[in-house]
Amino acid sequence: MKVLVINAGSSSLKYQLYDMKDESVLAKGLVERIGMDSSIVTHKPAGLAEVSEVSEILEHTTAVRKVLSLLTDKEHGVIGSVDEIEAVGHRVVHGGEYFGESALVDGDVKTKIRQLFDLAPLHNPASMMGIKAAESNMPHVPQVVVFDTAFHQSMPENAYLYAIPRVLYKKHKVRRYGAHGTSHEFVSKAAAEFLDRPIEELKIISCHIGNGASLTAVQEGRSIDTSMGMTPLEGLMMGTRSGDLDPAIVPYVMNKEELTVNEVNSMLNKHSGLLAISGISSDMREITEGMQKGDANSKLAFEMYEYRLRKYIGSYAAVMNGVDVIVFTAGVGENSVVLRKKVCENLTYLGVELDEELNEIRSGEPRRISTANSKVQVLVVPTNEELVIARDTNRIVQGLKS
Ligand SMILES: Nc1ncnc2c1ncn2[C@@H]1O[C@H](COP(=O)(O)OP(=O)(O)O)[C@@H](O)[C@H]1O
Ligand SMILES: CC(=O)OP(=O)(O)O
Ligand SMILES: [Mg+2]
Repeated sequence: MKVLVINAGSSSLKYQLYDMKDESVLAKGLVERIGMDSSIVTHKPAGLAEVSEVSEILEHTTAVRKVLSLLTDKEHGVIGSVDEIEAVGHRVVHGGEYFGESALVDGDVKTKIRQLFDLAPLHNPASMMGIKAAESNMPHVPQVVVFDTAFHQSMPENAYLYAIPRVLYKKHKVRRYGAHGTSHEFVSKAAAEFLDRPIEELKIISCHIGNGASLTAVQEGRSIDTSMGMTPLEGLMMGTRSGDLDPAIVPYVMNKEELTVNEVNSMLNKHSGLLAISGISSDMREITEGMQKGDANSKLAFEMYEYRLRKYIGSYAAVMNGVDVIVFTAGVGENSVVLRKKVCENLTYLGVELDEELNEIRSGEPRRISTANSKVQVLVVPTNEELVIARDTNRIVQGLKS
């Protein structure tokens, strides 16, 4: 079965076409700057050269149409016709308490995803655009949604409740949901496999550090706490998100600066984090470069980012009464040698011993970066959220046939 995986952002759409016979990726790509003057489409068919073009793509339906035309293109295509795509899988960040697992898309599922727009304002509306775009271009193809929050539904009440009036949970479902669960689950399983240990015996701290960033304490293979909260704003300092702050700052700043709810939300989600502190960029590559060139603001941004990450690692070691494995994943976690080094240098009290040479090796495979004597195994495990989405989609759609 061929499965198209779509990860839609507000102005971008990432895609991968899988052949589930052997889980190979036939093609993958990205449509960026949807709705802006000139959109950029990048398409990489397996075994062929990448193609990139600038075109006018005003909304997600057109983006999906463009993807389908590239997938079936005479020169750059990998399938003869769109009919070969038997299912579409979508990443959806917020499933609230509705979804503890992936689901086949129907009217009810769409209504629930819409109800959760407020809880993931940067992500859920974009996913819905992706779903609608796929539906209008492939009306007879079954669609599956895979939720970032699903893996975290195992958290106990003492971890997911906030210490505020209980009525807010009862009336409005105010609680911790977390995110990046697909990734945390994938890398923690891969870590156990790499170590050849049953996951049930391991205490794992999974660090997904990309554009958005979150940590999860994984015990006996289940998420027992995670740093993102009701929305993906809580927890670590991120590219453009503040992460944790004193909640009293919000009304205080709103009052002093005469900001509306939308404005303060936008400030904390889009204009904070690395970007706000460095004044340069939300991208860790540019921050590291700035720091190495002696830019004081980039240095401070890096230090705050690392410091907060380390505080969370310490707190999750406390939550599990120990830690056997620390896993780094996603854009920053997989690539930033210097961030991993700084974090590990300050975790010697836990028994972490970094092997600096192993830390410098670049590879797309799971690997150990701690020494053979390190009490805690530190691993880099490339995440693959798309593969998990393709597997779930395949399983659910195959189930429809039987
Ligand atoms: N070599 C690198 N060194 C440091 N950071 C990197 C490197 N490569 C990528 N990144 C970071 O990874 C981030 C993107 O991570 P990714 O997991 O792809 O995010 P998302 O899926 O949220 O778009 C970028 O913002 C960039 O800061
Ligand atoms: C939930 C979240 O932060 O996702 P991303 O890292 O893709 O922005
Ligand atoms: Mg991501």
